[in-house]
Amino acid sequence: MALLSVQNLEMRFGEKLIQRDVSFEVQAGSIFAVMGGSGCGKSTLLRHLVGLLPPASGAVLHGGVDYWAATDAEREAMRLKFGMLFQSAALWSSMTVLENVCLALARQTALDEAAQEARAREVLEWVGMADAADKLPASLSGGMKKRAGLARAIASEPPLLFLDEPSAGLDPISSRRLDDLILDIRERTGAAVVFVSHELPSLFAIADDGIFLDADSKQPIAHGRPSELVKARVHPTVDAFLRREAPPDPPAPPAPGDPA
Ligand SMILES: Nc1ncnc2c1ncn2[C@@H]1O[C@H](COP(=O)(O)OP(=O)(O)OP(=O)(O)O)[C@@H](O)[C@H]1O
Repeated sequence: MALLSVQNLEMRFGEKLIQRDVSFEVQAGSIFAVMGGSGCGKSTLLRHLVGLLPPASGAVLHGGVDYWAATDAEREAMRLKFGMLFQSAALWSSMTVLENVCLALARQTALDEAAQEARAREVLEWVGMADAADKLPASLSGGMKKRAGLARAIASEPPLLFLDEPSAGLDPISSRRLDDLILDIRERTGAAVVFVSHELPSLFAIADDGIFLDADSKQPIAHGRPSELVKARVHPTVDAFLRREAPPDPPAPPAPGDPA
């Protein structure tokens, strides 16, 4: 059974349709990319998947259980099985990096305080943030914030991680380090990862599978591994995105006097 199954999701804000017919599955241990141009609905899709916003229709199944049809107790149990890194890292600003990770562990595990701290230090070491454990988020660089957010998301070793633009705003070397870290997390914990990204090097380096949401037709127009999609030239918009080419021109309007 798929770890995550998304079935015929329709996403809208009021009357405004964002995407329809969104369906895909994520298997244990795979790295799945959510791609598409700005404003096509990638972050909104993640919010539907992690329980922050109900979709207009369709189903989101975590381990075979429909999240939006589940009881509060079932949802709580499902939430313990995934971690999330938000675009802004969303660290608690008045707490140190270590306290941020410990608080997540207090919420998600039955570890006592000493064990939480030991585990938090271990995870911070793993993401290269051991020296920043006692710092407040405001004093961290963008890349360090992302790594601290990642440490918080993976501390309880959830089988599924959602990462919203993990490498956005990072320089190419920090971005590459973060990609390596994501691969390392998958290797060590076997976690599946669903990530939103505009970064071509990341998409090609780490994604095994993915979906491309089209802002114009408001539906997915490609599904597969980014490196295969770019070879297969599946759709001009996907090609433009993955090759960083100018998007295709819209069809020219008929010139006055042209036959209809
Ligand atoms: N709370 C909201 N109310 C109304 N419209 C919204 C809301 N949040 C997002 N939108 C709209 O929904 C669409 C999708 O937004 P979303 O942030 O999911 O796109 P995205 O693909 O993640 O964009 P980007 O790549 O720029 O981050 C946009 O047109 C956005 O303006």
